[in-house]
Amino acid sequence: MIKTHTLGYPRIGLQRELKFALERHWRGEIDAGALETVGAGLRARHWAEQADAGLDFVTVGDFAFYDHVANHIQLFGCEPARFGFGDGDTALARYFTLARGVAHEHAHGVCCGAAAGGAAALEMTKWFDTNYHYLVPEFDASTRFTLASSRLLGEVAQARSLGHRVKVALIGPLSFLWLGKEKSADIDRLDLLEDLLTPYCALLAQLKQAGADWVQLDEPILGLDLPGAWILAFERAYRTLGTAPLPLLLATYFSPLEENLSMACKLPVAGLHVDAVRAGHELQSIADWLPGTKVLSVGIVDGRNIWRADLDAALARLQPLAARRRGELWLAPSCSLLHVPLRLREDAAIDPELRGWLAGAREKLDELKVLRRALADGEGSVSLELREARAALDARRSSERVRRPAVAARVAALGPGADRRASPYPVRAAAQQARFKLPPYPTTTIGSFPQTAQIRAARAAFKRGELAAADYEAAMRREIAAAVREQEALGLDVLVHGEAERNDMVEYFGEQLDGFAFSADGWVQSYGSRCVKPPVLFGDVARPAAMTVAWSTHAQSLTARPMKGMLTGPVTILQWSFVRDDQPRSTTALQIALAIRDEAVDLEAAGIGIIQVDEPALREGLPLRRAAWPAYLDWATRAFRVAASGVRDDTQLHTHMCYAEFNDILPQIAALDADVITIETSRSDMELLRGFGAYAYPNAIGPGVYDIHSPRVPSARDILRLMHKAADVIPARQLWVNPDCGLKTRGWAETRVALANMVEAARLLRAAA
Ligand SMILES: CN1c2c(nc(N)[nH]c2=O)NC[C@@H]1CNc1ccc(C(=O)N[C@@H](CCC(=O)N[C@@H](CCC(=O)N[C@@H](CCC(=O)O)C(=O)O)C(=O)O)C(=O)O)cc1
Ligand SMILES: N[C@@H](CCS)C(=O)O
Ligand SMILES: [Zn+2]
Repeated sequence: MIKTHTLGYPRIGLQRELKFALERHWRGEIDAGALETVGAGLRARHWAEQADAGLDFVTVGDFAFYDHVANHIQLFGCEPARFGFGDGDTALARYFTLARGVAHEHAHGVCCGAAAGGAAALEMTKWFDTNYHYLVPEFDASTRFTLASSRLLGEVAQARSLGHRVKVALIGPLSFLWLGKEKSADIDRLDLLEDLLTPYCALLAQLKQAGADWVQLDEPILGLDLPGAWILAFERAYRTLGTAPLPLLLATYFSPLEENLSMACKLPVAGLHVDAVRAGHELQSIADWLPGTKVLSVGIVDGRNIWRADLDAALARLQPLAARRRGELWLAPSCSLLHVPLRLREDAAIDPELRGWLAGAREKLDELKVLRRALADGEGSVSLELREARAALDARRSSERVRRPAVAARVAALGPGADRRASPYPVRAAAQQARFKLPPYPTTTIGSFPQTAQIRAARAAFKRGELAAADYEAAMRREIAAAVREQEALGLDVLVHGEAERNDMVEYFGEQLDGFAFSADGWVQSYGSRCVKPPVLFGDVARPAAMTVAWSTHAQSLTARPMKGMLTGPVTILQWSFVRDDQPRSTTALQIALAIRDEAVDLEAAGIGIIQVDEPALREGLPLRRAAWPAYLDWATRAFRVAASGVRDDTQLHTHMCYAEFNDILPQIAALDADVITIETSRSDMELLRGFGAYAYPNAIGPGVYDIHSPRVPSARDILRLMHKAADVIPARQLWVNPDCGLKTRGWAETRVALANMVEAARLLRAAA
C-alpha cells in the first residue's frame, strides 16, 4: 500500500497573513481572539491544500505563532523560571514573552532577571543548517516537565471537525533535549530524559483519544555525530514511547544516519522516515534493515530546494522498494516544507519559462500524488503529468539561460594567487593606518540602519509602479543623507550608508545579478514574524553592472569620514538563495565570488577605501557531519577570499559574522585574512571572544557590544564592561567597537541612544589607554 504525507507545511501564509496578524497583535491593534482566528484560518486552508493533493493525513502540530520549538516548551511545561510568570499571564502572552522578552528600564542599564520586571527573550539559533531560527529551550536543576498546554489537542480537534485524518508532528524527546541548553553547570540535560518521557506518554494517550491516527516524532539529531550516551538513550526512550496506544513514525532528515542506521531501524516504532535527497545512498540499507512489517516513509521530494522533481529518477528508486516491501511505503518531501515557499508555479514575478522549472510546497504535494499513482496504477495512469515534468526538466537542462561559457572559463582560469591579498596583514594594516589615521578603539556599525515604515512604503509604491524610479531613488538618497548626518552627529569613526535601498542583504544582490530570478510571493519564515524571500539561483552568475557603487559614492560625497562599502559575501548569497542542483555548490560559490570581487574593485576605484563583505552564513553552511567539514571549509573560505582579495593593500577589507558559535572554525576564520572582523558577542557576554583570544587571532576584531535583537538600550557602562572583558583576551590595539549586527529591525530612537553610549564608551576607553 502506497500512502503520501508531509512532515510539515509552511505556516506564514501566501500573503504573509500570519506575519501581519502577529505584528498587529503586538502593536495592540488586534486582540488574542482575532489572532487565534487568523491562525485557525491558515491551518484550515493549509490542511485543505493537503487534502486536495490527496495526502492520506493532514499534519497537525506544525503550526506555531512564533516557532514550533517554543510550542514544545509550553507543551511540556518548561517555561524557564527566570520569566517569573504569574497566574494572571495567559499562555499566549507568556509564549510571546518567551519569544520576544520583556523590555525594561534600569537606572544602571544592566540586564537582569524577571524579578526586576523584565527578562531577556530566549536565545535564538539556527535550526540545523537552515536559515530558520528556533528559540532555545533552557534547562537547569529546577526544570520539571508536565503536560501543560492544550493547544495541540485543540488543533487536532479542529482538524477532525473539518473531516481530516490526522497525523500529529512532534519533536522527539531526544532532539528536544539536544536542541536546548544547560543553564547551569551542575546538570546534564540527558539526565532529564526520564522526567520528560512522562508527559510525552500522557500526550500520546490523549492524542489517541482525540482521534489522531499517527504521531510523527522528529528526531533529526539522528543525522548528527552524537555522543555514545545519546545514542544509547534512544533505545531507552523509544522502549517507553513504543508502548503508546497509537502508531509512531520516527522522522529523520537533513543528513545521513550512518552509524545510527541500524539502531533507528530497530527502534520499537511503527515506521521510519528517511531523507532520500540528502541520504539517498542509505535507502538500500534501510530497506534491508527495517523490518518488513514497518512503514518506510521515503522523503523523495526535496524539501529544502525549489526545483521541480525528476519524477523518472524518483520512480526508478521507488519501484524496487515498492516491489519488495511487505509493509506500507509512504512518500513524502524529504523534510518539513517550512523551508520552501508555499507556491511558485503561478508567481507573477517569475517568467513563465522559469516558473515551469520550479515547485513550491503546494506543487511538491502534487508531485507526490503523481508518484503514488505511477507506483500504484502504473506510469500509464499519469503519462501526461510525467511527460510535462520531463519536458520541464529537459527545458531546464538545455536552456541557454543556464550556461554562460565565459563565466565557467573565468572560474576555471582562477590561479592559485586569486585568493590572496598582495601583502601580509601587518603590511596592509600599516598602509591602512597611514591612510585612515583611525583612533584606538575605532567605532563603526555593521551596515543597516532602521528599515522604517517610510522606507518600506516607498519601495512598495515603487514596485507597484506608483512611485517613479527617479522619485524612489531620490527618496533613498535622502534616507542615506539622513543616516550620514546621524552618524556624524554621533561621532562614529567609520560610517555606513545604512542599506535603505535594500529589501534584503541577499535578495538585493540577486535582483541585480544575472543567473538569479526572484519571486513576488516566495516568502519563507526566518524567525517569528520575520520572513525572507530567497532568490532563485538558476544559472551561471554574472554582474551586468555595478550594484552598490552609486549609493556608496553618494554617501561618501556627504562626509569627510571614511564610508564603508557594503557587500554580501558569496557563501551567504549561496546559502540564503535556492541554488542550482546541476553543478557543485563550490562552483556556484566561485561564480558569485567573482561578481562580488568585481564590485569591490569598482568600489575601490570609486574612492571607497573601506569595504565590508558580510558572511553571516559561513558557519551555517557547515555540513551536519564533521567528516564533511574540511571539504566545505576549503571551498567556502576560498570563495570568500576570491571575493575579498581583488583590492589594494591600503583598502581595508572587513567581514562580519553573526548568529553562530565560531570557536570550532577559528583557524578557517583567521584564514579568511579579513583586515577587520566584526562578530556577534554581546548575548554571550563576550564568551564567544575567548576562542579568538586563545587562538591569538592576528587581525583586527570588533566584538559586538549591543544586542540588536533586543529593544534594550545598553548603557555606556555596559559597553565599557564588555569591552574590558574583550581587552582581557584580545590586545587593545586590535579592537574595534560596534554593535552585534545590523540595525534594520530597530527604531531610530533606541538606535540613536545606544550608539551615543557606544561612542561615549570608546571615548572613555581611549582616555584610559
Ligand atoms: C541577517 N538575517 C538575514 C537572514 N537571511 C536573509 N536572507 N537576510 C537577512 O538579513 N538570515 C539571518 C538573519 C535573519 N534576520 C532577519 C531580520 C529581518 C528580516 C526582515 O525584516 N524581513 C522582512 C522582509 C524583508 C523584505 O524583503 N522587505 C521587502 C518587502 C517589505 C514589505 O513587507 N512590504 C510590504 C509593504 C510595506 C509598506 O507598505 O509599508 C508589502 O510588500 O506588503 C522590502 O523592504 O522591500 C519582513 O518583513 O519579514 C528578515 C530576517
Ligand atoms: N550588513 C548587514 C549584515 C547583517 S548580518 C546589516 O547590517 O544588516
Ligand atoms: Zn549580522
